Amino acid sequence: MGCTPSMLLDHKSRRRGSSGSQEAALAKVAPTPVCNKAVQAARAPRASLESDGFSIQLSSKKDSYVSQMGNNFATQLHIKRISGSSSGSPGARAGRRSSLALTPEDEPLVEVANRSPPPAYIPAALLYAPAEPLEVLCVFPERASRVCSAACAAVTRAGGESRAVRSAREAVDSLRRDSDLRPPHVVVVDARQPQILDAGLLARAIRGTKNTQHIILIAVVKKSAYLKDDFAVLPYLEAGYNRVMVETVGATAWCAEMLQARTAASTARAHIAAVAVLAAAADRCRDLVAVTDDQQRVLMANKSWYRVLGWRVEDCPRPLTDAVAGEALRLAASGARDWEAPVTLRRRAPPDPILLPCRGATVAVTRNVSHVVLVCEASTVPDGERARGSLHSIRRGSLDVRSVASDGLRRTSLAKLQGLPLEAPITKVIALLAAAQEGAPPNTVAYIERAVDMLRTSELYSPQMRDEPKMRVEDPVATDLIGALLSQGPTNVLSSRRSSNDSTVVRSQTNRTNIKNKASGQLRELLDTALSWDFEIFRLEDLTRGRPLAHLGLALMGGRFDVCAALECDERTLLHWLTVIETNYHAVNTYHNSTHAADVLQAVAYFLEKERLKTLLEPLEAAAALIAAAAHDVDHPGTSSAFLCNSRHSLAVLYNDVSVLESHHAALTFKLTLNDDRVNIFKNLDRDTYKTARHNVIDMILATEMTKHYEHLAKFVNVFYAKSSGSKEDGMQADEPLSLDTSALSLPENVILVKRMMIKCADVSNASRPQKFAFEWAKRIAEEYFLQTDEEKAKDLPVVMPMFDRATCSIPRSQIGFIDFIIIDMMEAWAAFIDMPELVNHARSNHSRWRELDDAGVTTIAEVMRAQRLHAHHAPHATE
Ligand SMILES: Nc1ncnc2c1ncn2[C@@H]1O[C@@H]2COP(=O)(O)O[C@H]2[C@H]1O
Repeated sequence: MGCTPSMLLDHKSRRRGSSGSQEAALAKVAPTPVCNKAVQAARAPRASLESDGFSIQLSSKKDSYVSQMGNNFATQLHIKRISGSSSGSPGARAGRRSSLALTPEDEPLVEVANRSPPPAYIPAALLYAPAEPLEVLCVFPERASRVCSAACAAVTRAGGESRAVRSAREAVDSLRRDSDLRPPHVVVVDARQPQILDAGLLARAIRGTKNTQHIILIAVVKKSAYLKDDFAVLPYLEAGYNRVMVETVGATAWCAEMLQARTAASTARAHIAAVAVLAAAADRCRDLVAVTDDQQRVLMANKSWYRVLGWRVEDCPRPLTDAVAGEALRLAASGARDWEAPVTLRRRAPPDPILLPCRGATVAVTRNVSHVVLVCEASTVPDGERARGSLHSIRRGSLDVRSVASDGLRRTSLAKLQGLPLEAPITKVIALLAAAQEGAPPNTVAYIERAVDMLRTSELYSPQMRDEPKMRVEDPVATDLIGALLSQGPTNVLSSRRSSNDSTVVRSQTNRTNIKNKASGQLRELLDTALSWDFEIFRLEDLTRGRPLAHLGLALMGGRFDVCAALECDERTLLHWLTVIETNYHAVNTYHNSTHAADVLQAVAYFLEKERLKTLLEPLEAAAALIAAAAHDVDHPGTSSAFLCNSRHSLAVLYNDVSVLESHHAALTFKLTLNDDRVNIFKNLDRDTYKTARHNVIDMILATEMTKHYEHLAKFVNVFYAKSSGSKEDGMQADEPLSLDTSALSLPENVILVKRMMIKCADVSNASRPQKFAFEWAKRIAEEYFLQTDEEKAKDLPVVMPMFDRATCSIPRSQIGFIDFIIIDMMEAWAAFIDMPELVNHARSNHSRWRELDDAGVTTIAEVMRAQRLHAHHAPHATE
């Protein structure tokens, strides 16, 4: 957003510096009428502009000026004065001569007319702040501070709530955490012991934190320090405190202080909200709007301003006297209240300026002018400039240089980047959209603008709840589950159940037996059905005594898919590899064990048999997919990434809380493989082939990360599906039928999307399996979630999914949510792609059964199992 109201609020106190006294600090929360003026000025009667590129005529009700410009712009300029001057402003006397007059004949044209000046206040109706109970944060290093207790007691008496923290860090953390949800109205800081708590530093940190402008900061100081020095309060005010209070435990004093603070905070909040609203209005205005201070430094400019001039908010030089020049500024400086005059605006690049008619107004809340509003009508910007302006700003906008801290540095790196022959696809997309805007009808322009705004964010694939009621996750169990699956962040510990270090290659070697030869008749019979969708995975688990992966892996990878040929390795190495990988799955996990790995392997193998994939993927790619499936959860601790982060597990530390588990699964897969030649299935591959195989395996394992679920799904759907009907009026609906379009498969980068989608669907295919399998998996994952919750409670860690408490959780509801929000869309897209309708059919039929159970009041695992047994008894085929 172009407007930043904080610039307006902070500017004065910054400018006044250390001599600003209490006024300086209070200016931060003082009402600011500037944006009000911006909106007013934007609404002023329209001036007309006729331009042939060299001449501009602007007329208002009674007066007009004509500007004749050569290539160096102003060769001749006629200006008629049209506005009154501020009586209090010494430089704004009527009849003042314009310094822009270029010929003697021009001079008399500058005069003052009497137009009612714009109001220098925020309309009272805008000063609205909803009533809220007082929230106070106390920062007192001493645990049993009596002053702190007195302050907290006063808050309670005033009907509010208080929290106490003991350090500056805790205070800032708490404000950052709560800044959007429950920012306090008042923060009381113990400033009596500077050696323990630097109150000045804390105030600056608080003021630098988002959404804290309205907070009333109170410093509690020692009486002795206060009495010694008449100006003792100044450093506190300059640091950002609003009030300084002498230490007291008196209930009356604190009560009075809290009531005053509450009033001040809600007034400040109302003013800030009003300013923000007006800034938002200016920002959405098509005309170019800028606000300067009385020194002509631009404090704020709206999006249109930046778009035409090519400056982005963060690149825009402040002060901007460089980018703005002309009579308009001189009139502004003179203190004229309301005027029209040309302004020269310098674009960022190319640096040639454009001259536009400008309406201006000054705001003087007290005697002195504090702000100047400049408005140039969008319609007066020549077409070419508008197009150029928008393209420039957009191009620049797509460069990711925001992280560079200093202005100078940022500009240097921008210049460097612009010199490089680089352009991201998103830059091209945004440029194309900008071009499409030109001459488009207004509502199309508005849609494109919305789309471009969305494209500019770096969170393109972060899911956001749609507004439609059907998309709202209203069930708390489903909310818990989906929230935990999709959000990355502090999580998961390698529980005491097992650590990643106790599973080693050595164990796998001691277990080296020729499984193939040992396979019983039953097992062989079962493995013969390994390529059917109702493969009896749990029977395999039983028959192999918890070693399904090695058996199934050998049957599928060694048999049907001949991975050994693709990797040029022998079957023995493959068996060793499968054994080592399987050993490194935790048998104690109820869900994330080697049976899950075998199940995902089986699903991938099943998908690979589909015609579309058979023709699409090379043998090496198929081999990589099977390897990734077998190893994708290796050494899974049975707890989520969030749990590892929350418990500060070494893996979370190693991977910086980002994709912790998936990074570990991928890294460990290669570590185990490369550690031992007898296990190394890649050992005979040449460097490039190994690189390709490794890249494929890693990419597919990382794709199983659920926080990226919507990203992978959206990319797949965007590439392989086209909207088959015209889009709805607002172009934002998602319910139009999609038709498969596989022409994009010719591009290798799109084949990657297919492979990711394949392993993702396999990973959660349990919900699309026949009912008896789906229900067993649901039971297992729920049990694992419950164990995590138990452990979190036992270790006093944040509970990632509080609804997954074995005493209260509804299994049917969790499954309904999982199918609704994760499974159905994905399986529909994948099922159509590989022509496998049963994926969707099973998911839907499982959904109906879960719904029946929910309707019947079934919640716990035991109840589900009981109900299913009865169901199977009465309708033996229904559960298959
Ligand atoms: N039937 C299910 N019900 C709820 N969550 C599931 C189900 N199947 C898979 N999941 C979750 O989806 C996640 C996919 O990635 P993971 O295997 O790491 O962990 C899996 C579980 O957390």
